[in-house]
Amino acid sequence: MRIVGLSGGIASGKSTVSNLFKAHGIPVVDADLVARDVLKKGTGGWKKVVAAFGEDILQDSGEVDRPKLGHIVFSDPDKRQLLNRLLAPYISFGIFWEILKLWMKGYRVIVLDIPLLFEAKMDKWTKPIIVVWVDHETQLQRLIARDRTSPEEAKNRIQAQMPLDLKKTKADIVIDNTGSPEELKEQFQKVGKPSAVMSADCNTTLKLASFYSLDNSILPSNGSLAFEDLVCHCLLAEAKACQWAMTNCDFLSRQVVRFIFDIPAKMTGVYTTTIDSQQNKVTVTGNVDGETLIKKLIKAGKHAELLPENFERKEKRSGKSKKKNNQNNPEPEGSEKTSDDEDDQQKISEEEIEKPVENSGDQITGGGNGSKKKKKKGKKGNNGGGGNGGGAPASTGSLSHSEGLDPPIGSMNLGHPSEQFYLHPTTNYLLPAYGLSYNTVHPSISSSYYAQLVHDDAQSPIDYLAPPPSSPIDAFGSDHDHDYEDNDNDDDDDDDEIGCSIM
Ligand SMILES: CC(C)(COP(=O)(O)OP(=O)(O)OC[C@H]1O[C@@H](n2cnc3c(N)ncnc32)[C@H](O)[C@@H]1O)[C@@H](O)C(=O)NCCC(=O)NCCS
Ligand SMILES: Nc1ncnc2c1ncn2[C@@H]1O[C@H](COP(=O)(O)OP(=O)(O)OP(=O)(O)O)[C@@H](O)[C@H]1O
Repeated sequence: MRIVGLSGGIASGKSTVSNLFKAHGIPVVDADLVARDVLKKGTGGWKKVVAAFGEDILQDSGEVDRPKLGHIVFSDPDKRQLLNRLLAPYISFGIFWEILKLWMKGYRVIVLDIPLLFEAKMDKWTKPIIVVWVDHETQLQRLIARDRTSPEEAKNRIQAQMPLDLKKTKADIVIDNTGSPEELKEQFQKVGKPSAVMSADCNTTLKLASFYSLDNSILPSNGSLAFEDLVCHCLLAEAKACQWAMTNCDFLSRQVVRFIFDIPAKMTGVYTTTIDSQQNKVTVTGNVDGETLIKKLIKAGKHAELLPENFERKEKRSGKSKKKNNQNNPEPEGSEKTSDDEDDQQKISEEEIEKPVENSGDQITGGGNGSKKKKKKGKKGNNGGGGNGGGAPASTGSLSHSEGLDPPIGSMNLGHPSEQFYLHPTTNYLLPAYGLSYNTVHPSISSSYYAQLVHDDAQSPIDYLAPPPSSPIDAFGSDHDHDYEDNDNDDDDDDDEIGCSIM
């Protein structure tokens, strides 16, 4: 996957170039639109901003009076920093979400149109970086004309951004938009066509790509993912991404980990995944067809099996549990695998592979099915409710790396081919607050990452991230605002001048 960065200054012509990309069939994620979404009435971003700026910035309808807020923040750097800080995590989340959606639709080249690409340090995600440049006077005139604003207001807006001349030096491709629209199109023909964009130096192609393409082999080429394909993809990607994140513990890795696992998992019905690095295992609970998923995992070279329905995590972690649970749980955690175990599991795996797949929408939740790996054939529960039963629809399920026993990311070793996946049928639908995810799985993070947005007791980078900003995340049914009751007053972060960054 390639994400092309499209940036420039205010009114330099980014949207105009975006339209040309769209006309060539390349989808565009527009950060300004995302930023608008996250400020819509009732959203988490809206609440934060109203709390910070007061109800004076609202129209009668309750929507933010954008020109009014704009006037405030573009004439006062401190207030702009505050606004940036409040909205940044929501915007970042929204951008990732839009990218993910496009990726899931099968797009492999996406343009990210974002005015604050460099300011927000998002440039490292994108390649090539296209900067739409105009000379200052042209920029000013076009801005005044388009926004019917005063020269002073226009200048304030321009000055709120990194100088366009500096952005130009950071670009891989510069589009000079000082001329006519026709001249712009001519330039676009040279640099903006898919072939040109793709052939640009890709040594530093977005790291995201390496995640998303991790297991493309299991994905159908038409981009439409089967339910279990996606879950399977999540699991496989998770292990690899965690491993990758060990050595590349930066913003992107954590974001990707989150996006790969949280969003698709929510959509697919995986409610929890727990990583046990010592055992080299990933345990999954959720509303998925365990048998089908296991087949896919095995096909992808992973050991996988269903745990019994009376499986107890505590027992599982006890060294004694092996004997105790032996009947029901042929591969208890808490003990080293022997080669016999491996053989046994392999045998089972082969059996699983041979089994016909039925009813991919079945669930293993509710204790109804998938409880005993050798007896479960033909015993799959029928959820009878569109595959969702049990009070938690697949689309509203929540992924949680929830257990406190999970190790820090630095000790993970999940990319090994011998990693195992356990599916654990559960009757407990976990619908944790969004920010609970990865609390203990990925705890290491430097304080430079939006420290002001962290819960006092935060242990995880996820705590730095925004709650879902708007639909479609809202469709998952949670009010996430409380996840981010934050220290917004901690204004001492050094990323203040960043619009979209959570870096
Ligand atoms: C202040 C707001 C309400 C003014 O809204 P308004 O409708 O008048 O402007 P709009 O959102 O269309 O932005 C127009 C242009 O202003 C520039 N701009 C917007 N926000 C910022 C900012 N915080 N810093 C510098 N430039 C900005 C961008 O070039 C953008 O394309 C709005 O810009 C906003 O919410 N800004 C903060 C969110 C943000 O950083 N957006 C940029 C996208 S990452
Ligand atoms: N080559 C051009 N000649 C004349 N006008 C242009 C040209 N390119 C863009 N414009 C006009 O300049 C204005 C700014 O362009 P555009 O909206 O594409 O900028 P932008 O970079 O997307 O702005 P923003 O940062 O505010 O989103 C628009 O009114 C647009 O129609």
